[in-house]
Amino acid sequence: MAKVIMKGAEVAAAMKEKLVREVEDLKARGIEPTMDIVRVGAKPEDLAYERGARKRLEGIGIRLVVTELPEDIDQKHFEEEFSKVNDDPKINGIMLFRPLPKHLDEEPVDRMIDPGKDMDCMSPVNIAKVFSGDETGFAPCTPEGVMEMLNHYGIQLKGKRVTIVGRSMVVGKPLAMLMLKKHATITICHTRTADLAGTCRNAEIVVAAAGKAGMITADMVSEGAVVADVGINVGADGKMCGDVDYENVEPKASYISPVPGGCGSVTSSVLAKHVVIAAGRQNG
Ligand SMILES: Nc1nc(=O)c2c([nH]1)NC[C@@H]1CN(c3ccc(C(=O)N[C@@H](CCC(=O)O)C(=O)O)cc3)C=[N+]21
Repeated sequence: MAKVIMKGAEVAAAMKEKLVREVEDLKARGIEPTMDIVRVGAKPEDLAYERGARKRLEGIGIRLVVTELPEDIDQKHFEEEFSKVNDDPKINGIMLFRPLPKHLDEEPVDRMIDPGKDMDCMSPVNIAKVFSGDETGFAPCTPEGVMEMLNHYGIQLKGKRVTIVGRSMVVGKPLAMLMLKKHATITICHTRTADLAGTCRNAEIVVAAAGKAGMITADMVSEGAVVADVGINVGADGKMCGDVDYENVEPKASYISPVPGGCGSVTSSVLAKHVVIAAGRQNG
């Protein structure tokens, strides 16, 4: 049995307590923290996140606006609509669901977004800040959620060997930078890694962020390791599962996060935290 099952709900509850107070303070100053989700089309994973985000944000007292755009919107109109949200002084934070439909180019809006409203690190300004260790930049919510999770359970990173499986710009790469800032020693694995199993076994902390169901098996995890599963895979049956073969890895781990109910569910709490910070700064 793992010593501790790391539960997203526990982390979210702790974060909520602090955020509710901060929102009350903002409201007392006449500020209503407001978040705008820009969604193109209606993909199931976007809707899942939107539902979770609405519940979390509204539970904390943050207003959520959803700008829903048609799946077949052209580039010009997409940029115009995005620009309107970006320029609206009532909107403190923006998140664009990604990836966009194939016919749309994300780059122009990545450059356009006000870095101070960029809640999920799409602006090159925020990416540069995260990679240079400047904490005034908004990191992507998912990797920051992993940091909140480990911090909540008292898992120290200083001097630890961490193996991250996955090198995406939404999770693996920025997470490596956040952990490096906390003085961990990071190895990033990917599809061309020669000895994936050995590299994972060598780690005291394993983070699974590859997007492949069940790929982290028990033989890849050393006895007593901390295992954080960031995978969100939806099976043919519609059930969600992570990247970790949970049933077999769990007995070997000291701490492990399940899917659902683990790291993914902290993502919307980090989003709320970013909106509160943004609203405060914009009314500074
Ligand atoms: N710019 C951008 N950033 C994202 O982070 C992003 C995105 N676009 N596009 C869509 C995907 C999907 N995604 C989810 C995150 C959490 C849950 C979530 O809350 N999962 C719960 C289960 C669902 C629930 O019970 O609410 C859990 O892990 O326990 C779901 C889906 C983020 N995404």
